[in-house]
Amino acid sequence: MTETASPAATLVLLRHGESEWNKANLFTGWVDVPLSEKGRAEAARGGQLMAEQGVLPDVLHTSLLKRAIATSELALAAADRQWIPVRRSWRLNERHYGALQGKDKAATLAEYGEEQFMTWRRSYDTPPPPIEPGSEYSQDGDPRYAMLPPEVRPATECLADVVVRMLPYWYDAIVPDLRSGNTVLVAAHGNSLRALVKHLDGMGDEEVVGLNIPTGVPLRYELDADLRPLQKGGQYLDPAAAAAAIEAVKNQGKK
Ligand SMILES: O=C(O)[C@@H](CO)OP(=O)(O)O
Repeated sequence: MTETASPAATLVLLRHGESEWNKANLFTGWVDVPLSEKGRAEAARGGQLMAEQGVLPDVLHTSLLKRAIATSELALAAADRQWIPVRRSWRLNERHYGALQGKDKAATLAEYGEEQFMTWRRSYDTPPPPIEPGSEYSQDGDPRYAMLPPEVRPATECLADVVVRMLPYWYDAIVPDLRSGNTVLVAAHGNSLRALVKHLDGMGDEEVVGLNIPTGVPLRYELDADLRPLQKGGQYLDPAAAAAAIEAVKNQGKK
């Protein structure tokens, strides 16, 4: 397929802007932390980019976490698209970071060393240790997950687990919107979007280890009739900002 083929659908992926815990360099996962001031500005800038480049979403899908929800609201406000329909799902949540949730990334790197630290952060199939039920940063009793049977409620996840729990939502909720010819905005998280990009781009388990998604820069995928990307990797609406933010994500922990 060449770049000149005409797209059948447009998908826009948006990782939330910087959160308070991104700023503080803490592992976050399912902990529901707000955006930082910088993150709010990134989200609005993302919406401006969409408006300037005529990438106007018809429908929105978000996770259940307020950093993604607030990002989508700020971006859509900047693009004057607050009125579009929205659906939310836990299946778009960030990867559950298990016992690392709430821990300082630099301190974790210093305590466990680079290899273990990067295995927990980026290996495809090694999850961090599970979170202790009832511990400070577990989501026990959180009403937004009350409908989930215990066997699907994660206590930790590796990226392979995220692919498995994210894909049913892709096929059942997002694909029908794309098939209807909509421009679809997905506002989610670093690792849930890594799972989606892996699927879209047909990346191998090794290849995805090196993939990092920047905060707040919309990533547009033009898809063909089979919902395959016309261009592998899609196109960031601000490539220079994306490149700088990707470096920042890569180097987290190494102060
Ligand atoms: O802490 C997290 O939940 C994620 C995203 O911020 O971090 P990482 O990039 O280390 O997987």
